[in-house]
Amino acid sequence: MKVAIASDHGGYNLKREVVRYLEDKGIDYEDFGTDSSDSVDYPDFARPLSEKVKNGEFDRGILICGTGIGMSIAANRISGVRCALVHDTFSAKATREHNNSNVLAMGERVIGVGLALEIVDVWLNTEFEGGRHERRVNKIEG
Ligand SMILES: O=C(CO)[C@H](O)[C@H](O)[C@H](O)COP(=O)(O)O
Repeated sequence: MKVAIASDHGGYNLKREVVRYLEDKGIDYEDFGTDSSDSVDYPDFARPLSEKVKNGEFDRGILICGTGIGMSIAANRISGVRCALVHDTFSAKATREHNNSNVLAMGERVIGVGLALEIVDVWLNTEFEGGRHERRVNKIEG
C-alpha cells in the first residue's frame, strides 16, 4: 500500500509522529509537506494530495491540520476522494468498512499522539466490507 501524507503548520508535529509510525511499520509513504511550523494554507496541501489519491498514484492519503476540518472539507471537493475526519478508533474502523474512505483527516489540536497513532493503525488495516456499502458508496459519485 502506498500512502501520501501532508499537513499544514497546525498539524506539522503530529504529522512527524505519523511519519515515524509509517517508517516503523515499513509502510511505503511519501511526505508532501509542510516541512516546518511556519504558517501555510491547508488547501495548498489537501488538494494536491487528494488528486494523487484520485489518480491512483497513492492508495491512501493522510491529512492533518489543527482541527482536521479544513483539510477534510478541501479533500472532499475532489471527486473520487472520500475523506473521513476521525478522532476515535470506532469511526476509523467504521469509515473503512462502510465508506471505503481513501483519505483520513485528523486534528493535532484535538487529540493526542497516542490516540492518533491508534486511529492510523486501525484505518490502514481495516478492509472495506463491500456489499450494501458498495451500493451506497457508488451513489456518492452519482
Ligand atoms: O481546520 C483548519 C482550518 O479550517 C485547521 O485547523 C488549520 O490548521 C487552522 O485554521 C490554522 O489556524 P492558525 O490560527 O492559522 O494556526
